[in-house]
Amino acid sequence: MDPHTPTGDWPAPTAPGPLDSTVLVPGSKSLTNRYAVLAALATDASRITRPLVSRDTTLMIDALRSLGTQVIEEEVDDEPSWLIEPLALRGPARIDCGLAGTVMRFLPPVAALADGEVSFDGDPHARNRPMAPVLGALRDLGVELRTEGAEALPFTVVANGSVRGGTVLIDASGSSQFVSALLLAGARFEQGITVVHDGKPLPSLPHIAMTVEVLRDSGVVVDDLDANTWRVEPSEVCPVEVEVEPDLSNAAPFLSAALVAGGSVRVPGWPQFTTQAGDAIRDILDAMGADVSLDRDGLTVSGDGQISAVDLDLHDVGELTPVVAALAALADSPSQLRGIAHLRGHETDRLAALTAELNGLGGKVTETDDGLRIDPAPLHEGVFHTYGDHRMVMAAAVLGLRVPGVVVEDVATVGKTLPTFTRLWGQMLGRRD
Ligand SMILES: O=C(O)C1=C[C@@H](OP(=O)(O)O)[C@@H](O)[C@H](O)C1
Ligand SMILES: C=C(OP(=O)(O)O)C(=O)O
Repeated sequence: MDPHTPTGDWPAPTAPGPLDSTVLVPGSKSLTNRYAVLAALATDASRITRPLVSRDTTLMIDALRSLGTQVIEEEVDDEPSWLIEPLALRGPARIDCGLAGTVMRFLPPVAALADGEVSFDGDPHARNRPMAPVLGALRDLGVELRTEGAEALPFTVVANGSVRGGTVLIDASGSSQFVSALLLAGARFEQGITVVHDGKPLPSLPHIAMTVEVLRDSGVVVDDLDANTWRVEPSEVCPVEVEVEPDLSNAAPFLSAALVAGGSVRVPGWPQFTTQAGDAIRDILDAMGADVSLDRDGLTVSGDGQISAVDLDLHDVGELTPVVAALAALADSPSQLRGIAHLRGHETDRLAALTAELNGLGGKVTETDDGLRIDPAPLHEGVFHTYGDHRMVMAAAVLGLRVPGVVVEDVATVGKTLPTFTRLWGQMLGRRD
């Protein structure tokens, strides 16, 4: 945990006036945890520069260590840098997934390659997050698993050092991570893996594109030409030397601040090309009235305090929902956010949580089958509960810029992906504390 992160309740600061700030956003969670997994499966040591250091990524490297991987955490030029040395994967091991979807979904197929028993558990709410498609697929591939009844955490992978591989049919409409998980480890299965999705449309497709991209960067052959089918050929996984892009979803609350407070916020290092789903924040903020410009120096968002309502399908970018919902609550007319039923299985039921907390501040939010309808209403002070969800903290901070007296309960929960959030937020607002 960042030594500057407050614990307990945090009074969200109001904006002092128009902003003129530059925010250095730490590395992407999704990229960091994919690189870490592939580094553990590779033939030699990998170097990951500017990884995200947060609860989710620490849980990931701790889990890989418990499976036998060596991870050396260093600082190079004041930036974090990891040297990951793959060693034989072995049990017995106990893996704490916390509330991290990437740990609970990506690691069971990796554990299946270990020799010995590997047990998985996490935070109390993690037991409610969907897991069945990954566990069912592993069973179909001949992996022995022990559950406590439900196809969910806690469970144990009884691994014997190899996985046959082959074709699996899954319903991944609940989370793209089910597909990513099987693809990430698939090259190390004897027959590789073919994953076929059958069900309602898959959410978060950019995250699967990211998985395919990092696999190809590691020399793995992936065929993704047919919709809903992915083929990973069996092969070695090559080590990589990579620098992690800033986390574009974590950049969203800072960029949104320019729209709420007026003025400009810049995020240096914004990639020109990326598979990060959070890149969609550029178009979203543009649609909400911001001026958005991307150049070699990074992304700049400028606003004048006016926020336009939107009707958006966020199926691909569910991660952005809490912050976009906060903006919509401050907009000039009703907004509709669609395509995000799967957010009910995220860190918390995000549709219920956003409805309850925005309405608790006087908002007029209605939960729909697949999203939220947000009518503007005058907001007032109050406690914003966060349900262990980092993005609820970020949403509350955005509201607090305009609404005096928003108190964010359990602010440290933001450490899931951004332990430095309150410090960066204060710096953005020109505060010295
Ligand atoms: O693979 C990943 O890194 C992620 C995939 C998405 O999950 P879902 O498909 O469950 O929405 C996203 O919301 C999550 O934050 C990270
Ligand atoms: C859904 C998210 O996380 P996870 O990787 O735990 O699914 C998120 O970060 O918004």
